[in-house]
Amino acid sequence: MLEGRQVKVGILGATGTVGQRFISLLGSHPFFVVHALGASSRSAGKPYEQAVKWKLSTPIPQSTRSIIVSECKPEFFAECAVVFSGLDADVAGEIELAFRAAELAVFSNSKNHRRDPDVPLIVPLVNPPHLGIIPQQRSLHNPPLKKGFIVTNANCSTTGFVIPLAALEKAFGPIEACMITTMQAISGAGYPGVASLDIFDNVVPYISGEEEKMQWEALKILGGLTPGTSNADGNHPKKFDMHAAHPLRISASCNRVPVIDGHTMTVSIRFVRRPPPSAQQVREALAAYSTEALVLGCPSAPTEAIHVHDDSQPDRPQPRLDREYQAGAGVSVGRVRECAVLDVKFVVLVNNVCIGAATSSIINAELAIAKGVIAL
Ligand SMILES: NC(=O)C1=CN([C@@H]2O[C@H](COP(=O)(O)OP(=O)(O)OC[C@H]3O[C@@H](n4cnc5c(N)ncnc54)[C@H](OP(=O)(O)O)[C@@H]3O)[C@@H](O)[C@H]2O)C=CC1
Ligand SMILES: N[C@@H](CC(=O)OP(=O)(O)O)C(=O)O
Repeated sequence: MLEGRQVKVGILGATGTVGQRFISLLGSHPFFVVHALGASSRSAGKPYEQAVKWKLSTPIPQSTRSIIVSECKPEFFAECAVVFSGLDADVAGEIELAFRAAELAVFSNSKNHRRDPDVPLIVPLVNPPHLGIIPQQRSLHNPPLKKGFIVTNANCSTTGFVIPLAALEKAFGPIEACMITTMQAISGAGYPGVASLDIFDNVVPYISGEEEKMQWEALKILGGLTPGTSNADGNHPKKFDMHAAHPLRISASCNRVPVIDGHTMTVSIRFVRRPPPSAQQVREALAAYSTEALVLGCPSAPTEAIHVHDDSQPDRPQPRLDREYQAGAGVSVGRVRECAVLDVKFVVLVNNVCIGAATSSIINAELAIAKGVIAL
């Protein structure tokens, strides 16, 4: 894909937890080249290496160290074909709208625009066809846009469980109920995040807004993008059907645990299909799941979207052992077994800062290029 080409990209929120992952991942990207960095006025005007409190064990890529951080204003990013956003949600909404209005292509990690009716919520290993809403998003903007748009990726915990759910719906048809309990890493709360005295030797059984996000985001991601009812102009604007054909009930319970990176979750599901598939059939379907991102040659897509630990590894996945597999770009599933209440249950591990955040945005941008949504 794009052999020999260089595509200039910008990063908003470049100094944050997600921003640092962008910098690290893009340091070795085959065609994205970091060109502009944005953060708050506290950081603006400083070389990146002075502005950031770098928290990764790998060094800041040489090519990024001396880039001067700017304020998050579109004029500083005008040359960027792609703008990644890891902005604090308190400011992401307005800033991302301003970037879109300035004809920039924004790939956001923040929650602000996920519910917008013309903004796709894309987990790149699940629903790339939802990029099909972009022409409508551009045309409904006032004034209509030629190049600008916003694509969001999902909450990190949502990302973790919708990937196996998508694989199972592909193999066995709709799922009707899903119960999830999460054990979420501290890095999910950004930096400095949860106070050490609150999280050491402890579990905090509440993450504000997280359960609600998991419950509705999954419906937008796993549902279809269909022509809506006719409007006054006789057009049929597309809309996300929120899994309407087969109502999917989801109940999530979210907990913060003393792990640095990697959200672990236990998932139990009930299929519409009776009799349901066996645990062995579920294991095989998860392992066989292939993605459009891989088929289209997206360089950041994992070869194995879902790595399945079999019965010889009954104590996996674990965050410390499994979060860096494939640079955190896939998910790991283990302990697939029958459930005495619903049909099947298993454990999922998602690297919250990689496929749960920065890696998803990067693959989404690769998909947008592969599908011609961004014309270079
Ligand atoms: N951490 C995770 O696992 C995940 C996070 N997300 C989402 O991604 C986004 C970023 O999260 P995270 O990296 O954890 O957050 P951090 O708090 O670590 O970083 C926030 C970033 O936003 C910048 N910022 C803050 N205020 C302003 C402002 N007024 N103007 C411009 N820039 C500003 C900060 O710059 P400065 O350093 O100058 O203050 C920093 O670069 C959030 O919306 C979060 O919900 C999504 C999925 C997973
Ligand atoms: N709330 C998540 C991370 C996050 O920022 O989610 P969102 O992008 O949906 O606000 C966590 O704490 O692990």
